[in-house]
Amino acid sequence: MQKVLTKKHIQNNPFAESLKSIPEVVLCGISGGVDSIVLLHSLVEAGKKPIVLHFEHGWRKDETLDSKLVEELSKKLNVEFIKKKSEKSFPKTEAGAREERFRFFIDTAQRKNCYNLVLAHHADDQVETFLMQLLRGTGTKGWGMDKISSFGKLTIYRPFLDFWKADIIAFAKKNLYCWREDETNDNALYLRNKIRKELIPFLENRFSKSVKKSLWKFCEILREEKKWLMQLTQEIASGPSLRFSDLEKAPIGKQRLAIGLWLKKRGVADISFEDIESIREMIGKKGKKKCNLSRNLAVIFKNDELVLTHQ
Ligand SMILES: Nc1ncnc2c1ncn2[C@@H]1O[C@H](COP(=O)(O)OP(=O)(O)OP(=O)(O)O)[C@@H](O)[C@H]1O
Repeated sequence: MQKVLTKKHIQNNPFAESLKSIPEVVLCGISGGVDSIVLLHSLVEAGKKPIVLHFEHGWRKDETLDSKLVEELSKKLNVEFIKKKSEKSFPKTEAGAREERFRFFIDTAQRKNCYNLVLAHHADDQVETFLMQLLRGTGTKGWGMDKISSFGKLTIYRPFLDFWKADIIAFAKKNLYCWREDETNDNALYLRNKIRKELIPFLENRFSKSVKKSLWKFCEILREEKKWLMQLTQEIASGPSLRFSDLEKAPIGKQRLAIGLWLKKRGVADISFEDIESIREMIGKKGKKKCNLSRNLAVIFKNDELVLTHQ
């Protein structure tokens, strides 16, 4: 039985403070897991008007139970509920699932003309994501999620980033909230689960019980320093074009960041290190005017400017 909320309840909600900067009307991604269920209750308690978005990925048999739970809770809390089922047969990777989910978020944002989205990522997610990116060899992109970030026209809020999952669960239990456990969270085939179930416990047992805290602190420091690095990068990558002569003078790190930023602004996200290096190679070889990238893309240098084109 879901608990009925009272106004005075928010005073005992440890997450209340973190919700203050969130706009009144906001889209929220609610999977039915404990984190997003606590987020939804907390948003309503804080007087916000969340529009609940739930995406059914179609990769678990019991997924309809998740959407039922989220739909019923939305009804009980008197908030709008919007659901979409995946049209693809089986996105088996976490990245594929996220991509589909975000397409739904963006479509709904356009339809509702509401470009604020709140997600329930927490401190454990931050640490796990950081370790995942570290193992994959990503650069600044892996330096931690921001509490507020943009994705196209969307502004994404992550008010739980400073809270540990254990505290979120304790709060949910204390308040008798209902949520769903995602059985794929135990599947050791997924890198994130291996990190959560094997790598982190190993590090805690062999090195220090406070390893998660240290990693969280590391992310906190890095993501602020990244903002400063991106500011420096904007010096050459903020205009409509990226100039060969500016790139030539910049240190290697700034060249890489500027090229990545320039491509991102043109809708090419997650460009590989190898592609960036192919573009950089042209800086050294003055005669080379074109390089082919993955995804059938190409970059040419034309009148001192970088131009993105197709192969
Ligand atoms: N199927 C979904 N529909 C809507 N939003 C989702 C869905 N899955 C995840 N989200 C949102 O994205 C955030 C991060 O996703 P992640 O996969 O880490 O969450 P989860 O562990 O599946 O669920 P939860 O965070 O609710 O326990 C979630 O906290 C939630 O806000």
